Amino acid sequence: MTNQQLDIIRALGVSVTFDPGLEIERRIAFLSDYLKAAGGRAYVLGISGGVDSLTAGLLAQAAASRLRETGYDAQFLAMRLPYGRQADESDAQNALATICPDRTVTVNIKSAADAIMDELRGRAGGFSETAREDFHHGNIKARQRMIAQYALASSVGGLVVGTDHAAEALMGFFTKFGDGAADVLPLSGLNKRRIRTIALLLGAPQTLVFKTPTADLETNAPLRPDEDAYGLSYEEIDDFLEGKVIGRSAHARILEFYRTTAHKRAPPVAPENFSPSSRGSCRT
Ligand SMILES: Nc1ncnc2c1ncn2[C@@H]1O[C@H](COP(=O)(O)OP(=O)(O)OC[C@H]2O[C@@H]([n+]3cccc(C(=O)O)c3)[C@H](O)[C@@H]2O)[C@@H](O)[C@H]1O
Ligand SMILES: Nc1ncnc2c1ncn2[C@@H]1O[C@H](COP(=O)(O)OP(=O)(O)OP(=O)(O)O)[C@@H](O)[C@H]1O
Ligand SMILES: [Mg+2]
Repeated sequence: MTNQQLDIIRALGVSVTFDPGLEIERRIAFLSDYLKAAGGRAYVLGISGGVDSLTAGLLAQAAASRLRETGYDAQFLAMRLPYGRQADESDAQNALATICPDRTVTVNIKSAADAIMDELRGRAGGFSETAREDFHHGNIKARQRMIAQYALASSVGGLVVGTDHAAEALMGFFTKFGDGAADVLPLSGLNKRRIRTIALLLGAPQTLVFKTPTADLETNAPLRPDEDAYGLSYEEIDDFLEGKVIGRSAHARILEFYRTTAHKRAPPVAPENFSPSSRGSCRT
């Protein structure tokens, strides 16, 4: 393992050892302790049909149920946030059936996401010509989902649960202030492999646990695997995070993603936290 790899593993909070049972207990306790400390009454989380939101949802539902057993009024509110008709809707329904949320709220984000896109096309010169229009639209969808989750959370005295974890944080693979925004992060420090282990232990079905991860943001490439976008496999990313030696080009590629997405893991830059010697990058 290189020194740089070790520094990153530490910065992302990935533990050397992993006991799935203990991790589940620690994360449920974190969610319930924090909700009580904050005086909150609910957890709010979008359920996509992927393993991250399934696992975070199972942890949040367990935390809400446990709090109620102690006499504290808490609920888990799942949100379905499809953009029109979702290609893997049956997986999302299967995830909901696995979690059994206290309540499920469905909001179709298509009209809101398309309305912003249309306004931008009409008013921002050059926006419609860009070859990356579908990509920008994807980030708008992610941010639209977060608008819906925060609106619901504020109406019920709830906290928004995020699904960021070490593998996505490493790659900067989230929309800044979209799915990257949240109040609590119960999957923090886990790689994909460990999330899957936890999900299985919580009783999730194999079909959902081992489903191909997808951001599913681009209209022209539905269910595009994350691994296509990375040019790397989750096996390589997970091995890197567990301190294992991986192929040289995969190692270099991960370091490049980590470097160029540093701004996404940091608070907004201000005069107090900027030094001209620190190398910024406008690439992501
Ligand atoms: N050096 C710098 N210092 C401070 N800020 C900087 C910056 N460089 C760019 N920025 C800002 O950051 C913006 C780019 O970041 P951002 O808006 O996030 O956009 P970006 O990183 O370009 O795109 C998001 C990526 O995350 C993926 N994603 C999104 C959502 C969910 C999932 C998933 O797995 O489910 C994956 C998505 O497929 C895409 O590849 C720039 O437009 C600029 O405003
Ligand atoms: N269609 C959707 N409906 C509700 N929430 C969504 C939807 N798409 C994305 N989200 C939210 O955005 C988060 C980020 O998506 P991401 O793809 O990283 O996670 P996932 O779908 O749960 O798992 P995987 O990465 O394995 O696909 C999800 O965990 C979920 O909370
Ligand atoms: Mg997904």
